[in-house]
Parts: sequence; structure tokens; C-alpha cells
Amino acid sequence: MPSPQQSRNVIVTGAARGIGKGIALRLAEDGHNVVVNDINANSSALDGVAAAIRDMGRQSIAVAADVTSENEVKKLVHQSVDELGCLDVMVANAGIAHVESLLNVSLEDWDRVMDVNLRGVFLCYREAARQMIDQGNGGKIIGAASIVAYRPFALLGPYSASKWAVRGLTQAAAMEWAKHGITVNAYCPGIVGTDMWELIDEKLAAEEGWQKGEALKTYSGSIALGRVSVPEDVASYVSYLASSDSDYMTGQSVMIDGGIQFS
Ligand SMILES: NC(=O)C1=CN([C@@H]2O[C@H](COP(=O)(O)OP(=O)(O)OC[C@H]3O[C@@H](n4cnc5c(N)ncnc54)[C@H](O)[C@@H]3O)[C@@H](O)[C@H]2O)C=CC1
Ligand SMILES: CC(=O)C(C)=O
Repeated sequence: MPSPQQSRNVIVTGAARGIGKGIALRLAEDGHNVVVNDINANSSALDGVAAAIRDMGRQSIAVAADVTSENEVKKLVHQSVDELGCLDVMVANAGIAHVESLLNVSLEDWDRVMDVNLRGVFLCYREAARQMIDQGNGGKIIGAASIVAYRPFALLGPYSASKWAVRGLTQAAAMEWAKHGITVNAYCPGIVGTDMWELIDEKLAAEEGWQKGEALKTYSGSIALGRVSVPEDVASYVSYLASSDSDYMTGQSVMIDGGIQFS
């Protein structure tokens, strides 16, 4: 008989909306205390997520921080530990998309995507690991990759490269931190109906001369299970990664895409 899950203290970045919000609410339902983070621009939405978690009887605070800033990520971790007592699980979810032909991608856009999707994940992984190693009880570090970490989408070149790199970073971190009892895994969603896909659809339409909605329809045609994903699909898998049921799993980036990619 499996033992009941113990309550853990968790940080979820990019949690004001979309997949991050879905993960934060699911982990709170699982009985965990959740610090929710997002960049400043989303602070009232973020406050709403923290309030919803407190309404479930868990502890939660909203901490605005830009994951690309070393100082702000350090403060996010310290503030979370001050509030909750320790950190058991880090979910480095924040990410941005950029749709453009590689021939036209500027260095500024390249850097912006890499800064949020790779540097941001690295900073969250590293600061969480430092805290967990100090605590001496292990921990769980979880990052946002994507199916494009296995097979890129054309016109999402820098984004695909950043997610491919998150997969590599996740493997390296798993190798280095296993001796501290820390597992490191990533989730690879497919096509999730969030604001990010609204933007991708709009930009792909502009690049390809398509109608609004056509890109989403075209790409979602390849989903074996026949529907676009919702944040809760991804959150169920992250719930497993945050639980003791996944204790023997590390360094993996697993697709949760309804059957788009088959590796
Ligand atoms: N929507 C999809 O189909 C897929 C999404 N993903 C990944 O899942 C993660 C979440 O995606 P969605 O919820 O769809 O995106 P979203 O765009 O709906 O939400 C992302 C959140 O991250 C926040 N954020 C952006 N930059 C930040 C920064 N510098 N610091 C802190 N927060 C920041 C945004 O304000 C936003 O609230 C991303 O890493 C994304 O790349 C992966 C595969 C598919
Ligand atoms: C946004 C994203 O990662 C995909 C594959 O849609």
C-alpha cells in the first residue's frame, strides 16, 4: 500500500497563468505549500493564484521576480525559505516563445529567449540545489522543456534550441546532484492551449500567410489522442515528479503530449 504523500514546500515560477498556474494549483491540491512566482507585469493575476491556494488551506505567497536575474532568483529562494521554513521542490516553469525564420532572428531576440528559457532555468536549478544541499534532505528539481527538445518546430528555432538545452542541463544537474539526494527531471508538453499558443498561432499565421487558428489546427492534427492539451494534463505529471513516487527517476525529460512525438 503506498504511503500518503508528505506535504512539501514548493516554488513554481511563471505561475500567474497557463501551465505554471495549473501546476501550482495541482500541487496545492496534493497538500503542498506553494510559493508562486511571476515577473512583475503579472502581479495581480499572481496574487489571485496565491489567494486560491490559501483558500485550499495551504500556505502560499506571491513573489514577483524575473528569473533571468541572479539576484531576484536568490531573493525568491530566500523569501520562500523565510516564509515556509525550507524548500523541497523547485518547478522552473517560466518560459517565452518567439516565432520567426532563423534568417531574420536578431541577436536581441535570440538572447531574450535564451535568457528566460535557459539562463532562467539554470538559475532556478542552481539556487534551489544550493538551498537543498544546505538543508541536507535532498529535494526535487523540475524544469519546463517541450517536445521541441526532441524535434524542433520550424520557425521556433531559438525556442527549440533553448528547450533542447534544458534537456541537457537537466541531465547534467541530475548527474551532479544525485549524491545529495536531489532528483532533476523535466516535462515536455506538446500543444497546450495557453496564452503562449495564442501568440505562436498569431505569429505563425503572420509568417506563413495563414488565418488565425489555422496553425493551432494544423499542428494539433498530429495529436494521437485527438485533443489539444490543457495545463492540468501537464500538472498531473508534475504532481508525480514532485512526489516520492518518482524517487527513483532522475535526469529524464518526458513527453506529455497526447502522442505527437514517439521517441
Ligand atoms: N503552451 C505550450 O504549448 C507549451 C509550453 N511549454 C513550456 O511550458 C512553460 C509554461 O508555458 P505556458 O503556460 O504555455 O506559457 P504562458 O506564456 O501562458 O505563461 C508563462 C508565464 O511565465 C511568465 N514569465 C515569462 N518570463 C518570465 C520571467 N523572466 N520571470 C518570471 N516569469 C516569467 C509569464 O509572465 C507567464 O505568466 C514554458 O516554459 C513553455 O515554454 C512547453 C511546451 C508546450
Ligand atoms: C510551445 C511549445 O513548446 C510547443 C511545442 O508548442
